[in-house]
Amino acid sequence: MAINNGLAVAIENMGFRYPGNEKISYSGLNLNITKGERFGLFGPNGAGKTTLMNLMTGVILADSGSITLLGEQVGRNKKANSLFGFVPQDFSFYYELSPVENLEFFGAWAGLNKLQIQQRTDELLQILSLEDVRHKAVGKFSGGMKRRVNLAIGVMHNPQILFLDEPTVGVDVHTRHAILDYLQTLNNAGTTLIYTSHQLSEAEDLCTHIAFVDKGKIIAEGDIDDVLTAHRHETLEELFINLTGKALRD
Ligand SMILES: Nc1ncnc2c1ncn2[C@@H]1O[C@H](COP(=O)(O)OP(=O)(O)OP(=O)(O)O)[C@@H](O)[C@H]1O
Repeated sequence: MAINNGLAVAIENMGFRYPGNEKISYSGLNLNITKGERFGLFGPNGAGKTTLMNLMTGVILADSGSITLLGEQVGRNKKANSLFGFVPQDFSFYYELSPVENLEFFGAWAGLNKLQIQQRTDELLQILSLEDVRHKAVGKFSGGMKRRVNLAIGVMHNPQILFLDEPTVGVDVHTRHAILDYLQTLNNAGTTLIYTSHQLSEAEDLCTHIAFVDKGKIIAEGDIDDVLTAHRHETLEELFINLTGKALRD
């Protein structure tokens, strides 16, 4: 039974290691994300952000400890899977299909009926300015249009929690604004956002709460203004350099 403690995500004493890879290992990790937050996860290349997101969404399973979404244990749990949407860094759609066909496929996979799929498709294509290309193969789209299709798939079933792994990478200013405006609208309607990005000035505008990860550890965490004040920095970029140094990581 789900525990209603106001938390969208609760990670308790979590341990994880890729077999044969010593570079990244999480051990005894604790992290709480409260419902309604716009939460940003930051760190250098290879710090373990995508790994942590994959653990939070049950794409990979922790070796020990517990991860719950709105009180539901992640992993092989249909209830937990219905609570969240995931917009991965790598495009998750079928290139040869149109936006309509992709949304039909992923909507059905998420358990929506035909009418719900049709209504939600029309709504999302309009919000994300994809109506004119609704029947064209996605593989021929610009980078910005592909990112918007990727986002539409992640929110098709109106999830309560939305995970986004670098949702604005490689897009122009117009698409960046369209995506961020839509994320803000979703959050205003109650969706908890959990996002990674290397665009720290963008994150300053979007996020209410942040965590920095490095080498499998959370090295700073909390309300964005409180974290900046505590570390005596004005920007996330200054804080990032201060916490993680200047050496290249990859
Ligand atoms: N499936 C896997 N098997 C083994 N090692 C992996 C696997 N996926 C990632 N890693 C390793 O885990 C470490 C963390 O990778 P991860 O992708 O989580 O970092 P990241 O913080 O998201 O990086 P980036 O900012 O570059 O996207 C890296 O050393 C990576 O090579």
